[in-house]
Amino acid sequence: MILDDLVAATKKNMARRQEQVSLADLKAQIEQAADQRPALVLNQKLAQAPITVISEIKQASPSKGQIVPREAFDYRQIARDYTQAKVDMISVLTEEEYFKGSLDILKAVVATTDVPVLRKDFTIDPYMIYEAKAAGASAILLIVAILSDQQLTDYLALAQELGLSAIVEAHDQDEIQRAVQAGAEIIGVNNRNLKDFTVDFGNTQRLRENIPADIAVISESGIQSRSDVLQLEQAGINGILVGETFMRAPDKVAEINRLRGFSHDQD
Ligand SMILES: O=C(O)c1ccccc1NCC(=O)[C@H](O)[C@H](O)COP(=O)(O)O
Repeated sequence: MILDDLVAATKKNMARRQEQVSLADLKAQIEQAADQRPALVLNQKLAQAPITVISEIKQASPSKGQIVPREAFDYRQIARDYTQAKVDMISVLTEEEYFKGSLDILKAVVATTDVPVLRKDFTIDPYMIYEAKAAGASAILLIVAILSDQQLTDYLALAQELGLSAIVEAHDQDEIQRAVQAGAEIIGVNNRNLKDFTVDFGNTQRLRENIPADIAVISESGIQSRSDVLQLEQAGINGILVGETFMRAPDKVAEINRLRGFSHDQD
């Protein structure tokens, strides 16, 4: 299964980074950081209407292969476009092998924009949460399917301590229950089945009904049209995370506005 491969690749690459930068070094970087961004910023944005938009920067994925040619993957320009479109958060894939991301890309995006940044990765160790904070991220992803209950609880506590919002990603009812029990305040429901890559767009809608109303829900993957967004809004979704649709759009600002239902670019 792809998640097993992703976790194995993540372990290997994290071990390499740990040899280069110790946990003590990361903690020192966090203490000395001049650019302190607001804490738990995604929690605050999700509490406000209208729907929160998280725009993703990724050049490749396991399901789609190379989405943008390497030479055309200008992540700084994409960050500027997303900033111009006034998105609420920018998601940066940092997984190295399958998504061809990196922490350096995330750091460059943080340096390019004031928009808060989500480190999108397969978090398997507290080290990666400290790395995210040291790199200037404002949020992290915790995937229920690859973590034990104890890890979920501990990593949520660490994220909170560091002022990082945490999106806890679940795909079915059992994983939703585990996320709720661990104390998740934001649940990301992935419409993409990570076993066979099929996208069932109704997944978030069905699962939303069983998630307590005070927990914000973000619908992830496969969102392409204004009517998709309207359907999700009607189902009580608080946010959307969109990657491929924006990455493939020649005019990203117009595409984001189209999904939001704005007929013209907003100033
Ligand atoms: O996208 C994949 O192929 C994938 C495979 C295995 C694990 C995660 C995967 N995607 C990560 C994501 O969650 C998406 O990048 C994100 O939800 C945006 O999806 P999309 O709008 O469909 O690009």
